[in-house]
Amino acid sequence: MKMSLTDPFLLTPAEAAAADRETDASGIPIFHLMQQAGFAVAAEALRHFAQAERFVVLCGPGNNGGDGFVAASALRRAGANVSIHLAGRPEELTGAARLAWLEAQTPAQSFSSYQPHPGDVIIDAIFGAGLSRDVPPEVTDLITRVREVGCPVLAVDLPSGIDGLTGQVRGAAFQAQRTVTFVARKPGHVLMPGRIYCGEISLAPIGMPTRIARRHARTVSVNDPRAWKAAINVQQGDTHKYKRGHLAVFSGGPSHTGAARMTASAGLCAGAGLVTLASPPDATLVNACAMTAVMVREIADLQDLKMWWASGKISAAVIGPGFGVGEGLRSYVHASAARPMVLDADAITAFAERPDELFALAAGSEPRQILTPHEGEFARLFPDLAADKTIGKLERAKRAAERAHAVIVYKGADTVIAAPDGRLLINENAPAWLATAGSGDVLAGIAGANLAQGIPAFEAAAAAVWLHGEAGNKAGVGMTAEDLIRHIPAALEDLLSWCRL
Ligand SMILES: NC(=O)C1=CN([C@@H]2O[C@H](COP(=O)(O)OP(=O)(O)OC[C@H]3O[C@@H](n4cnc5c(N)ncnc54)[C@H](OP(=O)(O)O)[C@@H]3O)[C@@H](O)[C@H]2O)[C@H](O)CC1
Ligand SMILES: [K+]
Repeated sequence: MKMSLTDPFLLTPAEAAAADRETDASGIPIFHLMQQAGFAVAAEALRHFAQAERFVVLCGPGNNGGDGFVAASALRRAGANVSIHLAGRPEELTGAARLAWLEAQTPAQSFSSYQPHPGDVIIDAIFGAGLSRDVPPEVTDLITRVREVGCPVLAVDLPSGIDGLTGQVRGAAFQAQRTVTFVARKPGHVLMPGRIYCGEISLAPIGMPTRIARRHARTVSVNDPRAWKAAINVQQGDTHKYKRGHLAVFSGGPSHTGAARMTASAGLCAGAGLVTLASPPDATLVNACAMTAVMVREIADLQDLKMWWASGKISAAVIGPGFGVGEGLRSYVHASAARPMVLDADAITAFAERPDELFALAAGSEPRQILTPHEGEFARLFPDLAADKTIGKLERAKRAAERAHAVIVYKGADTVIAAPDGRLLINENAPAWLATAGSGDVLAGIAGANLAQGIPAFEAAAAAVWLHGEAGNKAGVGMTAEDLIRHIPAALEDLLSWCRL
């Protein structure tokens, strides 16, 4: 089991800047933090780039550049061949960066004069958390020249050009082999495509008191069990199956039953006490032949459905996988609106023309619904948010959750889980091979099982996303959705280990 014991909290660039200021005010000067940051970069460079014939330190106009000056001095003292190239003129430097420059006592050359050579290792200290717009043309040129020669890049805090809040490329960005960041990662290290541009990330503490850093980390965390394990009921051996809830999964017609069956099987493996596949009459036989532990029940129409809910025997439902888009689906969602429910796939598309109708159903109560859109489905339900290029995935997910009064699982390699009250998590344990046919159906089933067990919607969704990723890692490359389902119990074992910590 891969268990990261580093803090899961992330600092947005604005939060990091506020934490710096508070640390400075508490008597630990920013220049001191900068020195620690620069030393950490130099150590990383010497450790991982022993082959370097020359370290070329590219320094920007702010504190990221300041870290670069400190690193350059430390590398020189270690006997390395170092050259420094600077954006603008040294006299324009201010604050801690100016002090670092004065201490480096070294000539600096311009960006335009740098010609990359094989054997150079680039230390990218141009822009970090303070990047506020697209990189200027001279930096774009530099990035292109370095890429053409193929010099390895060690990024300071973030690869220049990657937005620390959104993970988006602002015009152009260095593709780093490694990135050293400080105190805590930023969302841009975890969100795509920033995560890819960072390469291998290491974290240097640099002497900021953890209590200060934590106090400022208010926006978002990484999705690991520490964020929600308190809401998970660790199963006791004597738990009766009825106490673990009864999950209903709605099947599509006779030629579209596979997806819902996958969802139902995943729900059972993920810990729902009972799972029933609610089947239209013409698909009942197909479903009954294919299922054993999952029960099958005929639900012919809306009346049947209402009576089933009224019986009080169902704890939660999943609707959408393979159901078929149309009025039938919408009427089932209306009839189930007061219940804990996962709306996946077709259930999202069915409301594409009338999203407000869906959002109104959930208004004014504790969030009970989990919506699981991938990129395309998100754009169908929230076209304005998807089209707004001024905001990133975190902000999109947050606004969508507020609007829908529901928990949003905005899927992707960097799935974001958002609650209407503003809570946000970014998932990072999903392997690339998890993006396979049926994978989303499995996720919906796990989330449904969590809801059926009485876990609140946000925690149910976040735990499902994490378990899904964990099961994918265990199933390994080349897995199918069926393999994924088989590995859910082992993922639950991991979760129990976290809960015992
Ligand atoms: N606690 C910590 O983590 C510490 C981190 N440190 C390092 O400090 C940087 C953040 O420093 P900051 O000065 O806030 O920001 P940057 O150096 O990244 O960049 C700001 C300067 O760059 C200019 N800028 C921004 N975007 C562009 C652009 N697209 N084109 C041109 N110029 C740009 C900006 O100019 P403005 O006009 O916008 O003001 C600034 O001049 C962090 O990443 C760490 O590396 C500290 O060393 C200590 C603690
Ligand atoms: K950088």
